[in-house]
Amino acid sequence: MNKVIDAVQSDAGVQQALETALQQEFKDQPEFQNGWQDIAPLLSVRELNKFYAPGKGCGDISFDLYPGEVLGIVGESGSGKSTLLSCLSARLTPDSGQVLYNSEQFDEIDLYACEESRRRVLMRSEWGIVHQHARDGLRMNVSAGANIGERLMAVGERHYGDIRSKAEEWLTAVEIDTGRIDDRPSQFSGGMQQRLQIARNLVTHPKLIFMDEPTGGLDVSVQAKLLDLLRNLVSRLGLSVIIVTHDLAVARLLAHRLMVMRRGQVVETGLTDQVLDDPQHPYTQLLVSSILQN
Ligand SMILES: Nc1ncnc2c1ncn2[C@@H]1O[C@H](COP(=O)(O)OP(=O)(O)OP(=O)(O)O)[C@@H](O)[C@H]1O
Repeated sequence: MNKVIDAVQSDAGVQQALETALQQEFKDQPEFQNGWQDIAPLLSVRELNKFYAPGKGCGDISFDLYPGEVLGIVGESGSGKSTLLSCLSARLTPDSGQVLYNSEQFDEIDLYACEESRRRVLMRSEWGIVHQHARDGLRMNVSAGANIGERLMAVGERHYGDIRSKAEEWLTAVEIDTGRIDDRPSQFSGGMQQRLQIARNLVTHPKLIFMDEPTGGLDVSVQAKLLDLLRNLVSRLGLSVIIVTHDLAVARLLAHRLMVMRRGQVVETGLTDQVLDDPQHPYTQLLVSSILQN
C-alpha cells in the first residue's frame, strides 16, 4: 500500500499548467471558494435497492454526499459496489428507493422519477463518469481533441477555435502533450488514456464525478501519477466524487469518507482514516488486515 502513497509526488510544471487551466475555467464558481460542510447535500440516496437475484446486487443504501466531498465505496469483489455506482449515476434503474440530485439547471431532481431527457442532460454536463477501462469512456477511433471537443459540443459549444483551444488547455492540465491532440486514444498508453478520459469529463465543468476503479489495471508508477493528478483536480475544483475501488490505498489517498460494502449491504461508514485505522466491523477489520499482510 505504501508503495503507491510514497510514489505520489508533485510536478511543478504540471501543477502550474493545471492551475492556469483551472483558474480560467472555474474562478467564478462559488463551490471553488466554499467548504462543503455548510451546504445542502448534492446527492441524497434513500433506501436504494437493486438485486439481480437474492444476495446479488445492493440493498438498503442511504447516504448524503456534499459538494466537494469524496466518498469511497470499498469492499471485496462481488460486494455490489459497481451495481450501486450504476444506480447512482442513472445507468441502472433500481428496484426501489430514491436518488435525489441537487442540480444547477433543474433544482432538485428525483433521478428515477424525472424524464429520461433530464438524466441525459445531467450525464453530459453536470456529471462525469470515469470508467476503469478507458475504451468504455472514450471514442477510440476519433482524435484526443475530438474526444474532448465532443463533450463541449454536446453542451452547445460550436466555435471550432474555442473548442480546440479548450481541448489544448485540458490536455495540458492532464499532462498530455498538446502535440498529441490529433492522435487517437488507441495510440496512447493506458495511463494517458485515463488522463484523456478525465479531461473529457472535466471540460464541461461537472459537479459530480463517478469513478469506477479509475486506476485499476495500471502499473504502480502510472497509478501514482494518476492519483496525484486526481487528488489535485478534486481539491482545486471542489469536485464531489463517488469512487468505487477495492484498493484501500487509493481510498486512503482520495476519499474523505468511506462506505464499506459486503454482500450488497453497507457494513460500516465513517471518515477514511477512522475506518482504516480503527475499523469497527469484523469484515472491515479483515479487509484492512488482509491488505496490511500483502
Ligand atoms: N448484470 C448482472 N446480472 C446478474 N448478476 C449480476 C449482474 N451484474 C452483477 N451481478 C452480480 O451482482 C453481484 C454484485 O456485483 P458488482 O459488480 O456490483 O460487485 P462489485 O463489488 O462491483 O464487484 P467487482 O469489484 O468484482 O466489480 C455479484 O454477485 C455479481 O455477480
